[in-house]
Amino acid sequence: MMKVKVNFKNYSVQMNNPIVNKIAVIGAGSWGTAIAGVLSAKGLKTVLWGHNDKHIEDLKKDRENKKYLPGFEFPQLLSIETDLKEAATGADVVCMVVPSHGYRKVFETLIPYLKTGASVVSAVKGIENSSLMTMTQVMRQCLGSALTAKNLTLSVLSGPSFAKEVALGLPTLVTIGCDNLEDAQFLQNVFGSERFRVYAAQDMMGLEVSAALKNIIAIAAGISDGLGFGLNSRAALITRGLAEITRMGVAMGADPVTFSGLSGIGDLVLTCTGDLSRNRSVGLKLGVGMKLSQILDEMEMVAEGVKTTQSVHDLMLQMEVEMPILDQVYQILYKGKECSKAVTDLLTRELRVE
Ligand SMILES: NC(=O)C1=CN([C@@H]2O[C@H](COP(=O)(O)OP(=O)(O)OC[C@H]3O[C@@H](n4cnc5c(N)ncnc54)[C@H](OP(=O)(O)O)[C@@H]3O)[C@@H](O)[C@H]2O)C=CC1
Ligand SMILES: O=C(CO)COP(=O)(O)O
Repeated sequence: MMKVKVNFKNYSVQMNNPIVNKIAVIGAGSWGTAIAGVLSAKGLKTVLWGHNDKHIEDLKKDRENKKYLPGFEFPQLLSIETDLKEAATGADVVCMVVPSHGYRKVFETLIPYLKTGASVVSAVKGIENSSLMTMTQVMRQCLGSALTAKNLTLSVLSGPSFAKEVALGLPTLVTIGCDNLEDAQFLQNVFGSERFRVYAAQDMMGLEVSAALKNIIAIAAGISDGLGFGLNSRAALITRGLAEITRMGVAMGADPVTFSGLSGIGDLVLTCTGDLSRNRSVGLKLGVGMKLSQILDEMEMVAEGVKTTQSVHDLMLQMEVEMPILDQVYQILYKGKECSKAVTDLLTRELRVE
C-alpha cells in the first residue's frame, strides 16, 4: 500500500513575512529538515544543506527526507544543496543544525560565504567535547574579528520541539535568544507562524545550557523507566535535574529565570517524558541492561546527551559545581557502572536541605 505524504501541514504562506530573500538551513537531519520545511511552507525561499552527497541526492529525488523525517513532502520553496558555498551565499539567515561533534568544522568552512549583516542561528543542543563551549561560543571563537567586521548576529533557537510534531504542524512554542532583543524580535517573525510560536529572549547562555543539559537528565529518566521505577522517580529526576542544570547554568553566567522557561523546564519535561526523545530512549535501553556501544551502533540518529555528558562532567570538575545525577550518568556511560548501583549511590547520599 502506498503511504500518503503530508506536506508540512498547518504552515500556510503568511502575509506578514519579513523581508528575507533567502534562508540557509545547514544540517539535513530531522531537525534541520523540519525547520527548513516550516520556513519554506510559510513562503520563505529556503535552502537545506547536508554533508552526505548520497543522502542529499535522495532528498532531491524523493522530495522527502526518508531517513530522518519520513512522511513529509518538501514544500516547493525548499531547495536542496550539497555545496556549502551555494547554500550559504546570499542568505540573510543561516540556521545551523549540524550536531555538536561536527559543528565547528562545518561552521569554519561556512564563514567566507556568510553575507554581511546575516543572522546566524544555532538550533543545536550540545556542548563541544574538546573546548567545553556552547555552539555560539564556538561560532564566536571561529569568527574572531569577522563577527563585527561582517556585522553578523548570533542567536539560539531552543525549546520543547520534537521535529516530527513540528513537521505535523502541531502547536509548538520555542524561544529565540540574541544579545540584542531587537535582533531576536526580527527572528521571531522569520521563524514564527500560527503553529510555531516564538518567544524572544536575551539570555543566550541560559538557553544553550538548558538545551544541552536536559539531554543528560533525559538519559537518567530513561534509565529510571527502564529499571521499572515509577512516576515518582521520574518527577524527582526532573526536579532535581533542573536544580543541577540551573546550578551549572548560573555558574556559567546564565540568568536563573531562564530555567523556568520553555528551554528550561519546558524542554526538560518533554525530553524526560516523551517517547520521541532519542536521549530518553538511550536511557531506557541502558536501564533494561543493554550496553552503550550496542545502543549507539543500532542508532541512526544522534543522541547529543551521550557526548555532552562527557563535556559537562569536565565542566563540573573544573567549576566545582555539584551535579550528582550528571555524575552518575557519566559513571554509567563512561565507566561501565551498573545502573542499579548508580541509583543506590544517588539515594544514599548524605541527607540534604532542599
Ligand atoms: N530532532 C529533534 O527533534 C530536535 C533536535 N535538536 C537538535 O538538533 C541537532 C541536530 O539533530 P537532529 O537533526 O535531530 O539529528 P539527526 O540524528 O536527525 O541527524 C543528524 C544529521 O547530522 C548529519 N551529520 C552527522 N555528522 C555530521 C558532521 N560531522 N557534519 C555535518 N553533518 C553531520 C547527519 O548526516 P549523515 O547521517 O548523513 O552523516 C544527519 O543529517 C542536535 O543538536 C539536536 O539536539 C533540537 C530540537 C529538536
Ligand atoms: O530536543 C529535543 C526536543 O526538544 C529532541 O530531543 P532528543 O534529541 O532527545 O530526541
